[in-house]
Formats: sequence, structure tokens, C-alpha cells
Amino acid sequence: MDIPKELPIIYTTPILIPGFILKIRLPVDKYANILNYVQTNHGSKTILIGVIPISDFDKAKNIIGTVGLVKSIIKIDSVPEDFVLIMQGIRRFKLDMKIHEVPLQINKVTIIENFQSLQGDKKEIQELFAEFSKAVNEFLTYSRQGSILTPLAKNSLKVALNNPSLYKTVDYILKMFVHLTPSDTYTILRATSLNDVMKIVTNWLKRETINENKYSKSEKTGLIPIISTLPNAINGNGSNSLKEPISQELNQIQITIKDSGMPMPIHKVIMEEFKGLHKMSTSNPDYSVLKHYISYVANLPWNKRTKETLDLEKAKNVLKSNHYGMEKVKNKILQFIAVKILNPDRRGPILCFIGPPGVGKTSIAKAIASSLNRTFKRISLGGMSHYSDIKGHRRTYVGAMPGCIIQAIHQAKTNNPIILLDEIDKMYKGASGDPAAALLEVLDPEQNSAFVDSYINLPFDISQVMFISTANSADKIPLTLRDRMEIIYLEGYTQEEKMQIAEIYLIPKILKDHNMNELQITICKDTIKYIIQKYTNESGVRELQRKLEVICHYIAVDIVENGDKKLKNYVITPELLLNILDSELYNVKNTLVEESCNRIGVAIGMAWSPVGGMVQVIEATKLYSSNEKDRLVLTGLAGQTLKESVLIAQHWIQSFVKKNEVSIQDFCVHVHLPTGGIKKDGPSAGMTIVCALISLFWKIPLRPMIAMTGEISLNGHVLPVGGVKEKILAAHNSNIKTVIIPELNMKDLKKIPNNIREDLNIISVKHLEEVLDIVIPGGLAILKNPSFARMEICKL
Ligand SMILES: Nc1ncnc2c1ncn2[C@@H]1O[C@H](COP(=O)(O)OP(=O)(O)OP(=O)(O)O)[C@@H](O)[C@H]1O
Repeated sequence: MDIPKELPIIYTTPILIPGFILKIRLPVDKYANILNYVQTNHGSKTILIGVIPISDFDKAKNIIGTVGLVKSIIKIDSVPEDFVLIMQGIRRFKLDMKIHEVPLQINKVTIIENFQSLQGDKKEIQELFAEFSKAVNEFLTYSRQGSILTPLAKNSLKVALNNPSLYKTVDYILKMFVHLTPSDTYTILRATSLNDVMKIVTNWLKRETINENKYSKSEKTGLIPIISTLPNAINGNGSNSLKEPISQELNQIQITIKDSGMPMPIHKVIMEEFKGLHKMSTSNPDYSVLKHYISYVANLPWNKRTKETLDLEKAKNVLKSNHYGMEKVKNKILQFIAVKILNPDRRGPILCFIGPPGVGKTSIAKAIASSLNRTFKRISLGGMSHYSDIKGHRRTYVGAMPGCIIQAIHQAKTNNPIILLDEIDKMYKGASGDPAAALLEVLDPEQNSAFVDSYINLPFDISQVMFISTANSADKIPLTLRDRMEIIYLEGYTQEEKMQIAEIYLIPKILKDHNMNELQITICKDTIKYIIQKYTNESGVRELQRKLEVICHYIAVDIVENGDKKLKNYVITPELLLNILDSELYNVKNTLVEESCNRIGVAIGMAWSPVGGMVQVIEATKLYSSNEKDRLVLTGLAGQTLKESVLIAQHWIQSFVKKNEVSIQDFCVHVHLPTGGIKKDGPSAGMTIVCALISLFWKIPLRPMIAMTGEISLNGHVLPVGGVKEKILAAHNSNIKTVIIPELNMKDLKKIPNNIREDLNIISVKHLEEVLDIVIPGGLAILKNPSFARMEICKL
């Protein structure tokens, strides 16, 4: 906006600030000419008036003001002696020579340029800004308890703190500090450099923090005064002096409180407790409880923060040197760092790693902490069933303790650690409240800047903590919690990946842990492969790691006994393994699969569980029983969905039989899923059940070494299922040659390494008839042949 060099001038008590709208009430008799001027020009042109706040009775000294744009004029009938101008502050100006006083005072004015930046050398600027930031931070923390700043102003202050360039204009600062006293505002209006403004605002913040403290002190009588006067007060020199001399123990607590950096209101509460403790007899049973409480609170890291390293290159290297693969997680962290560099104020996502055991969920979280140079704390949520496990117990309970979040922060000794919420899917709702509900509060960015633990019973800011959670299965995480987190699925490793992990990461780490080196032990590739195939049955690498450790333990005894630590190189071959490890463990699965070949009523399925993929044999047999309840028997710890799959399979077979007009013989069936001690559920066994039943009814063994997975519908359509990668890896491990999967799962094949895909014959299907055509020797035509005399079927 063009501002003329000459302006009508008014002197007012309220201070108009650039960027703000102000109502100025003026007496008609004194400002009749202004009223006339505004009324005449209102609506026809832009009316600008120089508004000078009166800070001194001597008008000549009042020379700085703000150019005001008249927005409207109000005359109130009930108060005819006054009128109101609504004005918007535009720019600061300095009053120059008076041109005339009648009918209006018109002066020449010089517009004051907005301050562009702080002045002085780098060190001076840094110090100024550091002092300012400290004052703002203290004020912000304090003002949470009933600030004189509006939430909007507080927010701007936070943003501005992290973005010094925003201080380019004095207008901006003035906009934020609308609650300055008139004299403060006027001082700022007259400042000649941004440095002055910052100094004034810094002092104002400090003063205001103290003032508010005094204000609440007068409300609550008997409180100990502010920190600086505390020692005097306690030692009997101050106005609130305690009569008794202070013991050394209490003196130490008092020092801890003083150094704790806790916000003022909390400090006051704790000092009140401290005063109570001081008065209490040490033989009082409550004495040690209260003393523990006060020390605990005083030792919390109220303002202790670890300096975070935001360095993309370093983070890349740390993550790479700790873990193989896991690209999704690594990229997420690099993105987080990049975003933080651009906007330090922005909070990162709450990550949740979901995957089978031993795939590196916990250890990658640790690596993330070291890549960011943050302290790492792990909370195991498995088995937690109380609200108070997370939020703590009220101090009134015997043996009360803070919840696990505050405990972790207390141990971390910093208020911005990375906290790993391990096994978030293993909490359950107990009789005394749902821990998931408490976690909701912890993970809610709106609430966690004032998290109240029941034991501490004071707000603690956990908004700087970075939470990462892990789970084996997404289904068990309550939806509301899941909604707060960004989920990253970690899949199981292939044999080749496991070998790489063992060679590059596990073996060097284990050797280092045992103070050995690669010259002493050589574990051949074949040996690693042998361990993976014969001694482990897992998606992750934990069991593999344990077996490798056992090898080291074995060699350690030899080294110590023979004292030839440096001389010998132990070469571990597969043959040697039989001496070191127990007999091979995992032949059972292959035996089951191999035995299922050429048996009537048996089909091989592929299943998924939170611990990974596996091959699941399904057996069906005829029951010669006249008892109605034996019409369908299902065993093997099958869940509801699995039971329904069996019914769907039966019904589809019945309609298939009817459609093809083949004869039916009535009998009952028993379907069993071996490894009966493990619970099984889910719809993906539908296809396998149909094949097992068809094999039973038609008395034809299925083609050997074919494994399958797929949900079925009543009209025989094959529907997609989950966990395809894990299932196929498990099938491959069990020497399966052909795998049948739903066509809609073909997209999952890109996750499977080429060598495995090449090893297997992977067939996609859309309908059960296609499946039967593959698994039945002779194909579907055999089943549809009405003269196929051996056919029998269960009457439903
Ligand atoms: N990709 C990988 N690269 C290197 N080491 C790995 C990798 N994945 C797992 N490990 C190692 O395997 C071991 C087990 O990993 P970790 O404890 O992190 O598994 P987890 O997924 O958290 O398991 P759980 O679900 O049982 O808690 C660790 O020693 C870890 O270093």
C-alpha cells in the first residue's frame, strides 16, 4: 500500500500495532475535525491516519506511531459524545515536521523500514538468540498452566523459535506479543533494531514468567517462593522460612529439585510436598514414601534432552552396518531425518513393525536410536493387562509405582529417547482396565505434551519421545491403536537371505561377543545352510543365531582347555555339527509331507501364523458311525473360520456331484489337521480341504508334492489369501515341487527371490475345478465320469 508522506495525526492511549485491528474511542468535541474528515471521505477513498500512542505527557516526545487504515466508523446513539474508529495497523512511522494543526493536525512522516535481520557478529547473534529461545521455552512450559498467551500466539512463538528468519519484521514480533503491557509495546514500537526488540521481548518473557509465579503465589498461600530465593527460605533467611534446620539428606533433595529444571507450577507443587516432608517425623511411615516420590519427580529429565544427530549419511551407514535388507524401515528413517532437517518442529510418525519373531524388529529400532544419537529404551508390553502398567498407580496405594512410560524416561535420563513398545499385540484387557486405552493417550500427539502418570500426578511432556512399536500380528492390535501408527510389515527371510545375514552380520557379531576372531573359527557356507535346513524352522534368524552361538561355546571350551587360543583354526563342517549340536530337529515336517504322498484323503496345504509360514497336511477319513453328531468331526484345534471352510467344501462337493450326476453313498467324515497341539484358523485352507475330501470320496490319491493355499466360495471360486511369501518359502523348504495359489495372489510373487521361483512350479487358479484338474491324476474328467464306480459321498 502506498503511504503518503503527509498524514493526519491523532494521539491515543490504546496502542495500534502493525498488522492488528484496534477500536479507538475518541471524544467528539476534541476530535470533531477527524470525525468530519472520516465521514466525508469514508467509502470514497482509502483513509490513512497516523496514530501515535501517548507515552509521555510531553507531546513533543511522542514521535513514533503506526499508520492506521480506517476500516469503519461507529457512532453509538446511547453515547453521542464519543465515536469509535476501527483501524488496521499498517506500518510504523516517525513524526516529522508539522504542516498545520487546523482543521486537522497534518504532519510530514517517515515510514520506518521493517527490520530485516539481527545485527552484529555471528557470536553475538547466536547468544542473543540463545537467550531469547531459553526465555521463550521457559515461558511456554510455564504458560501451559494458564497462560496469558492465546494458544495461537503460543503456537506462533514455537514456530518462530525454530525459524529465526521469521523475525525479519518487527510487525511479526508485535503481532505475537499482543499481551505486552502498554509500556512494553510502546518500547518495542520505538526500538531501533531487531536486536533491541529481541532484548526487550526476552526481558519481558523473563519478567512475565516471574510475575505469573508471584500471581499464583498470592492465590495459594504458604507456598515457597521461586527457585532463586529457595535456599534462603528453607534455611531460615527468607520470608517463608522453615523453622527446623534442614538435614543433609533433605538438603540434597532440595538441590536436586532446584537443578531439575522442572516448570514453575510443578516446582511449586513439589516444594509444597517438600515442605510437608520437612515437617514430617522420619519415623512416620509416610516419610520414606513421600521422600521417594519427591526424589523421583526431581530426578525426571524435565529439561534434559539428548542432542539429536540429523545426518543422512551417518544414519545410512549405521543402519547398513547393523542390518541386512529391511529397506522399507531404513528408507522411512532416512525420510524422517530429511523432514526433520527441513522442519525441526515436525513430529515423526509412530512406526509399528509387524513381522514374525527374529526378523530384526527390535534390533533395527535400536539401530535407529544409534543412527539418531538418541537414548534407547525398550518396554515389553507382552502380558500387560492393567491400565496402571502404563499409567502407574496412585501414590495412595501401597507399593505404588509410576507406569512403564515414565519409568523408561526416568531411566533414560533424557526427555527425548526412543522408546520401543515391544509386543504391542500381546497386551490384553484385564479386570483392572485396558492397557491399550492408556497407550492411546501416550501415542496421541494432542495429549502427550502433558501426559499425567497416576503416580507422578503432574503433567510431563513426552511429546519429544519417539515411539516405535513391534508386533507379530496386526490382527491383535486394537483398531484405535493401529490407527495412530504407521505400519511396516517385515517378512520372513529366504534361505539365501539367512545365509547372508549369518555370514555378514551374525557370525562377526557372535565372534566379537566371545572375544574370538575369524582366524580361529571358520563356519563354512554348507554348514550354515545345513543349520538353516536341519536345525531351524523359523522365518527370522534367532534360532540360527542361537545355534551359531552354541558352536562358539563348544569351541570356547576347547580353546580354554587346550590353551591354544591363537594357534588352531576350527573349521566347522556339517559332519562336525552332529557332535556340537543335538540331533537334527526338523525332519518331522518333511516326514509328514513325504508320508502324505500317495495316501487317499490327504492333501498338502500351506499355512501362515505369526511365527511364519508352514506346510500343513490335511487328512480326511471315513467314519462308520450311525450317530448324527459324527456326520462331520473336525480335530486339530481348528477355529471357527476353519470349521466353516470344511462346511463350504462339503457343500461345494455336493453341488459338484449333483451337477455331474454321479451317485452318492452316505457316510460321515473326520477331518484332521496334524500337529494337533497348535491352534489353527483362517479361511485359506478351503482349497486343501476340498482336495482332501475329493481324494477321500473318489478314493484317488492326489499327485505328490503339491502344496496349495486359497479360500473358496460356495460356487467354487478361489479367493486370495495372506502370507503368500512365507507360505511359499516354507513349501520350498519342505521340498514341495508344485504350488497352487489364487490368481489374485500372483502379485505377491515379486517378493519371492528368483531362484526360489525357478525351483518351484507355481500355478495360479481362479476356480476349484482348475485345482482338481491339476491335483487329480487323470484330471477333472475322471471326477466327472458318472460311471466312475468307486465314488462315494457324504450326505449332508
Ligand atoms: N536383517 C537382519 N540383519 C542382521 N541381523 C538381523 C536381521 N534380522 C534379524 N537379525 C538379528 O536377529 C536377532 C533377533 O532379532 P530381533 O530380536 O530384533 O527380532 P524381533 O523381530 O524383534 O523378534 P521378536 O518378535 O521375537 O521380538 C538379532 O540379533 C538381530 O540382530
